[in-house]
Amino acid sequence: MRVLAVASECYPLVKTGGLADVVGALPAALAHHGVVTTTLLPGYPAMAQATRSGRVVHRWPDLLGAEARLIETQLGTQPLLVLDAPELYARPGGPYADESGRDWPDNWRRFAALSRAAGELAAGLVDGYRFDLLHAHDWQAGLAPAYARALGAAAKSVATIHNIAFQGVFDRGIFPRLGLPESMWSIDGLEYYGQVGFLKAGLALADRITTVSPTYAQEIRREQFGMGLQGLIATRGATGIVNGLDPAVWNPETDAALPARYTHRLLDRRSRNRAAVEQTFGLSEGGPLFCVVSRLTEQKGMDVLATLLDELVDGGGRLALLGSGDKALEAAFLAAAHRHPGSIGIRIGYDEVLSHLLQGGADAILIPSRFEPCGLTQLYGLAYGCVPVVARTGGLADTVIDANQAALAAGVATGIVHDGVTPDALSHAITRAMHLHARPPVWRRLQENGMRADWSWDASARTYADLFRQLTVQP
Ligand SMILES: Nc1ncnc2c1ncn2[C@@H]1O[C@H](COP(=O)(O)OP(=O)(O)O[C@H]2O[C@H](CO)[C@@H](O)[C@H](O)[C@H]2O)[C@@H](O)[C@H]1O
Repeated sequence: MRVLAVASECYPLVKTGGLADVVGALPAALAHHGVVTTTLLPGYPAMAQATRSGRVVHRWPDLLGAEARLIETQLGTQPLLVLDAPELYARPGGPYADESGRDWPDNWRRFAALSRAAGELAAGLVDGYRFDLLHAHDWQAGLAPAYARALGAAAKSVATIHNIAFQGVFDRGIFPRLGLPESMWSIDGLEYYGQVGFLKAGLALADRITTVSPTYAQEIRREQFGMGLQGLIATRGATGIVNGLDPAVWNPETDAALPARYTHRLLDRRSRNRAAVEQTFGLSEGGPLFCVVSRLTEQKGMDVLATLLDELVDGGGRLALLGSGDKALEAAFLAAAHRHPGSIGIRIGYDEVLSHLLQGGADAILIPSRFEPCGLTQLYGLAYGCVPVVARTGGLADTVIDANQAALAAGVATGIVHDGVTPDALSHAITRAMHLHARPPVWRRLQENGMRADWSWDASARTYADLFRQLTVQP
């Protein structure tokens, strides 16, 4: 089975969040289940090195108005296609925004072009390429199923939602410039409350919708989580397949970012990593060390955490936070660090190596998300013995077993789960974590349980492969 995956990010080439981790890891896992995945990505400057050794396999003189080339190369052992269109992608800044964080005004064209290229590939219009299935990730690839359909592709399509909050909604004036049939300007196509919805289009036109956990698949059927798309999801249904982690990247036994590597049998070694975290974040030795690795946004409940920092320190806790995002939240965390030198350390920014060190050295990771399609940092926490303290939502609810009396008695607990993202609920969860941490055998059991579980992609890759086969099997 040959799958074309289309996405705007892929670890390790370009990453702003969890989407990249999934797009980077899933192909190798799928390969064990008979699926060969070719990944199509935009030719950002970060791709230059990857494409240098590649070869040009196709040219478009006019792809949504831009000159473009398709470059075939490899990412590790997996086939990679890069859409090289300097006018669209060769810019400083990030994949979606300029250096000051402003979204590129032509994002609609940048990702429509990516989707158009994917549609042509899926339709067999690029010599030498045949695919059985098109896998479109998030809104940036949302138009791929639309183009595939418009071009009469035989390949089936799957649209995967990593976060329904980001939908790629643009002015209706762009519709005629997309080169799609007039009939797609409808409620069953791209039209979304009078505008053009890229994610909406993918969800309406793909053969199947998936999202990244079973609980989120249910949640987005409801108004509270569906962000306007709940009706469509409730009608078409979405299959929830929980994310995994890439053991080549996230394994405490082999992780080069850690001063001390360890297993669940050698947990004492974590103290060297904790010392490195303390040094990096300017923390004194002390009580339980909480960490955060996150975008600083309301989705992630960071505004609620920001109100509890004095309390956390007064209760004997410490915090090392790595993240960036909302400027007011960044300022609130920095101010707390200023008030509590030695107990709160903040790194504003994005730092892959430091994110590994925090998982390998902190005692617990706080993830009080208001919604969380799957979440990866709790999986990394589980695998690294960094006990997750999470809100009961989406994939967090599906992957962490709360240390309630029953779970502790049965010896199966892996973390702390709180209901609701309020100061009271989070404060109570932090207090529970501190109490459990004060009982070393109980805490160690939490760590060991998380580390012993299998968080690899294998089971989920099998589920994707089965779903792909169901779709492509000839009646
Ligand atoms: N400042 C920083 N420095 C270094 N690394 C940082 C960082 N901030 C975040 N990260 C990393 O970025 C990734 C974040 O992934 P998540 O899955 O937790 O959330 P995200 O909202 O980005 O993803 C969306 O897509 C994924 C993939 O499906 C879903 O799991 C999730 O629920 C959904 O919101 C992790 O690898 C984390 O370590």
